[in-house]
Amino acid sequence: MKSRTRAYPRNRPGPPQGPWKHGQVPVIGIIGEMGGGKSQVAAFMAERGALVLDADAVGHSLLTQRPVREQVVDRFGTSILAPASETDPESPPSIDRGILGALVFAQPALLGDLETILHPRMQVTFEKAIARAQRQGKVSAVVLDAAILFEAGWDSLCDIVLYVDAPRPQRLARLVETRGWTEEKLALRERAQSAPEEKRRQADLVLVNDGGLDRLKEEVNRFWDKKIASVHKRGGSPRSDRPSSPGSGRPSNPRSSSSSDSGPSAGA
Ligand SMILES: CC(C)(COP(=O)(O)OP(=O)(O)OC[C@H]1O[C@@H](n2cnc3c(N)ncnc32)[C@H](O)[C@@H]1O)[C@@H](O)C(=O)NCCC(=O)NCCS
Ligand SMILES: Nc1ncnc2c1ncn2[C@@H]1O[C@H](COP(=O)(O)OP(=O)(O)OP(=O)(O)O)[C@@H](O)[C@H]1O
Repeated sequence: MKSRTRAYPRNRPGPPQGPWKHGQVPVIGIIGEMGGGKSQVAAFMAERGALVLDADAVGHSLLTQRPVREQVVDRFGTSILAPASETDPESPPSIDRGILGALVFAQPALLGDLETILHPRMQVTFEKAIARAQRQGKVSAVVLDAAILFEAGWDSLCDIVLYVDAPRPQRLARLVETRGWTEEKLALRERAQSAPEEKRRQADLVLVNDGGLDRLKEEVNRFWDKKIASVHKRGGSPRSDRPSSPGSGRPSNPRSSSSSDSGPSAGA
């Protein structure tokens, strides 16, 4: 008699084939404080063949797209809209992220409302990009650059999470120089994230970025050779023990954590 059940029906994919959670291509989460160098680390990983998913950019892009833009305007009102475009008066006004940011970072409940609209869609974008990367097999890794990886539960998508660490004065100086930020702007956003020591503790590895770019690149390459390239070469299993359920690594109360740089760090 034929069995009525089959572990994996023909039209559904079977379990991932390969040494990593999703298959042949590892997913590396990058966290750290603002201005710490996450995007720079991701850029060095791109030089090693990684596809970079920039969570900030994915969120920004969604804000320009119709269903999300309308939902956000419905929730926060038309005062978050930029003046209509002079070059194309027909195009609908866009969301002014500066205005929206000032609003939501000053009021945690409002930030929560914005996240409720954006985060599920951001996660779908990440999942699709990861699945495509596994299917096509053209990249050496997928890098998820997301400051709030744990707070949002996206750590469940990752095989390894790397914390990029840099002293606060150095981070502030970089942000002032490259983005024209003020101390106040940084502090306001820091309050919306879990404390540095908590994020450091949750990460698998800490990469210290307190020197120049050459040194940072060396650190990234050392990490890569040891943790990523070696697995590809030997076709082995890194046996990630990172849990798979979304939100599993979520800190107890991310929104109420204080933020100051402290605690020990370990090299990658
Ligand atoms: C509030 C918004 C419109 C402000 O845009 P703006 O261009 O001024 O800032 P930007 O997006 O570049 O963010 C700067 C930094 O703030 C921090 N930050 C952004 N969103 C959040 C958040 N929800 N919680 C805590 N910190 C955040 C990140 O470290 C980020 O790098 C924008 O940040 C946003 O839509 N945030 C919600 C989506 C989200 O959670 N993105 C973060 C992905 S890591
Ligand atoms: N070691 C370094 N030496 C010199 N400049 C650096 C170094 N690390 C990072 N930077 C520069 O500092 C700026 C901030 O770094 P980066 O954008 O990578 O930070 P981030 O952690 O991604 O910040 P955010 O979360 O706010 O996006 C960038 O212009 C980057 O090139």
